[in-house]
Amino acid sequence: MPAPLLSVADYVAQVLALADGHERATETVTLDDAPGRVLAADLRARLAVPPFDNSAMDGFAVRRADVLTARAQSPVALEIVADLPAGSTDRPHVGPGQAARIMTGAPLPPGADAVVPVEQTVTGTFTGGGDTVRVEIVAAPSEGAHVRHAADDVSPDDVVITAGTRLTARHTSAAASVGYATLDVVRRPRVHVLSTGAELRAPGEPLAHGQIPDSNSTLLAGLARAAGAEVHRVGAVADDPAALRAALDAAAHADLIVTSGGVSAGAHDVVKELLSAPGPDGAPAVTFTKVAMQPGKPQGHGRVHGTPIVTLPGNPVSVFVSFEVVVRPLLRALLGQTPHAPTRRVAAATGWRSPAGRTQHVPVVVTDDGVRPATAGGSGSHLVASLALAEALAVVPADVVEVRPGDVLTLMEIDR
Ligand SMILES: Nc1nc2c(c(=O)[nH]1)N[C@H]1C(S)=C(S)[C@@H](COP(=O)(O)OP(=O)(O)OC[C@H]3O[C@@H](n4cnc5c(N)ncnc54)[C@H](O)[C@@H]3O)O[C@H]1N2
Ligand code: MOO
Repeated sequence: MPAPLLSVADYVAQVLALADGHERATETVTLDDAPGRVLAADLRARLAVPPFDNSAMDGFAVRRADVLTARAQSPVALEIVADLPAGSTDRPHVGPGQAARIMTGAPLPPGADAVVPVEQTVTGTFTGGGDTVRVEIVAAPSEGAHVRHAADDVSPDDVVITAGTRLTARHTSAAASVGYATLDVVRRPRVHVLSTGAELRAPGEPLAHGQIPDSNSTLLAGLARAAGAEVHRVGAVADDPAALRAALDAAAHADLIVTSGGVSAGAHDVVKELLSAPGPDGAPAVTFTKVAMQPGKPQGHGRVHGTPIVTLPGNPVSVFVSFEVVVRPLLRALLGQTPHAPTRRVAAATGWRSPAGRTQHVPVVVTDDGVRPATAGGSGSHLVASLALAEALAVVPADVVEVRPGDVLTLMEIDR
């Protein structure tokens, strides 16, 4: 009897243990360079937002009590004592019977407690004695009308962005608004990506019969880079233990090595052959495991010269699924993020079959009526070109052998 397959959750937990003891270095970057990076520590506001009470409208700052009776038929006239554009540093006092002309974003002057939009006023035709200019208010403002209060949004010392957040332009603008010009982010983990297989040629190279382009190292490098890593794509290494050993030795300073190919039962499965050999302490450097998932059953993980390594199966769709299910959580952990990105639930728009006892991860397209497999041949793990059509991965639990239209599945986002 073959050994039972290890559950996906148990295997991912084993791989995540490779992040234990990882020392996360940080670096400081400008706000312009921060999108895509991961925030190293909770960011606390240095400034309130807004920093001061200010006007939400172009109009007049008034004392509400003065204009409670204001109507179109019975306007209330006020003396204009100041003109406050946005950016004004003046603090004129608005007394009884007075108003200040105010623009959106300008500080509310002391004494005023409401703003009347310019549309509810009449000006320009009422000049009193001397230079005094008056405004007629034709509608009574509600309490605090059009006043944006200091710290409406955040107060100084509030946590604005939590550690582990993958920064976007929304985060960097929030950071700017609370007083920051730079941010401390987690140093990108250095990831070495290599493919194994005698059949592989670099993309674009001419192919003899039996040869194929190395698409996996491009896939893994792109995924790891987009996930926040600094990637060195080694490319394809021949099915030769000495060549593989040399490539692994060169990756000794990396934070993570990811390989594809050579981990199943073949006669030339060089990764498995080289790395199942016991290390100096007698324990195998890398553990090879059959995981209850489809695709991506044969997996390996461990350390080489102390550097974490994850060895993925060679089939391209298996590589993609394995990255999302196994490598992404590890990279997230190395970056100080929660290992698992949020998922959502979605209905299947069509039916398909799933193998008994293996969790299926199906590349899907998302339509208005639910998800359907993206690749024409369903879950075929060699369908690399149509993998480009995928928009998400649908997860079919191990005990389900048939998905029916309308069944609700977990959906893992991709391209994050
Ligand atoms: N007797 C058995 N055979 C296989 C088993 C098994 O359990 N018993 N498992 C199958 C499964 S499932 C998978 S997945 C593959 C994994 O095989 P390997 O990890 O050893 O990968 P390779 O044999 O090197 O390649 C598999 C397949 O993928 C193509 N490939 C490999 N590298 C690349 C690359 N960089 N770019 C594009 N395509 C690549 C390769 O040409 C093969 O077609 O094993 C099954 N067999
Ligand atoms: O497990 Mo393999 O990855 O099904 O194709």
